[in-house]
Amino acid sequence: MTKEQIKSISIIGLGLIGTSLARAWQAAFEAEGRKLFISGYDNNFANKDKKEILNYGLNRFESDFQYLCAVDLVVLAAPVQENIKTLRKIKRFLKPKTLVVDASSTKQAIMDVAKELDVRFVGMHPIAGSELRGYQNSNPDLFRGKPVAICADEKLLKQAKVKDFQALMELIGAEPFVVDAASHDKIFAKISHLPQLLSTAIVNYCAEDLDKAGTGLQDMARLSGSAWLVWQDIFATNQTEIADVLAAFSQKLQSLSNDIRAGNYEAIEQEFQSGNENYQKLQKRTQQ
Ligand SMILES: O=C(O)C(=O)C[C@]1(C(=O)O)C=C[C@@H](O)C=C1
Repeated sequence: MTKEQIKSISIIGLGLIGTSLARAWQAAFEAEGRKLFISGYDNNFANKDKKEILNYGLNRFESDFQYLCAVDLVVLAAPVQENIKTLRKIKRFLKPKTLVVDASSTKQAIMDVAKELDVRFVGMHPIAGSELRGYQNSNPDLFRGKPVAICADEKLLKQAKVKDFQALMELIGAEPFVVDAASHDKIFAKISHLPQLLSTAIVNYCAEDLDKAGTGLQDMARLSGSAWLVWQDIFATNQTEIADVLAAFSQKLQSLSNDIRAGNYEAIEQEFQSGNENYQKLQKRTQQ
């Protein structure tokens, strides 16, 4: 294990994800009696937030990027297009040995920019979140038992510092898996971006009768509380994959509609049986 490679971290974007990472790492290091220095930056912070954030795992709030030359790891934890802009801005402050990672939900667009800028970069996507936002809702256990996608070429994955970063994610209970950026964006269009859009669409489709709704709709609707600020960037950086998945899914809806209209209950029963089995698998995965 090469844990000593990373002793100072800077997190740019101090919302739910960035702050949850800071709190989780601080708690894990403290439990092991090790020291970790975490600084952070957020261009949306008022003076009161800059003070308050020091109670949320941060050792120091920074007001510019000068300090980045002194840290081992930089984490970009804002919405993806913001992260891309930040990457371009911070490039001149980074030392060649500095490792930069992001925590965005799409990987190809930011990985392309990192390559163009020749930054030592690992794309990360923790499959963890909440419909709630802001550092006030951060949770040091957010990543426990959750998968985390890691995108980097094989050469980089062998480097001690990159291994150390993966160990840092494991330290806070996350379960890293390696995937290439294109496959990542295709898979997550289906298993993350589609559910978000369906949740939003269903709550709007049912808007007139929400006063009569029970927990069934409530369960489907949780993601409709998600922040547009985050999701507009996801849609803008994964347009084709998401549009393709929506088109394929609408065919599935059309076929269900046809089966119901025709009274083709065998087909629907088959769908239910698969649904029951797949739900059990998902439960096992998410309740580990
Ligand atoms: O459960 C939530 O509120 C989420 O944010 C979920 C979810 C997901 O699809 O699993 C959504 C997007 C993020 O990139 C990671 C997690």
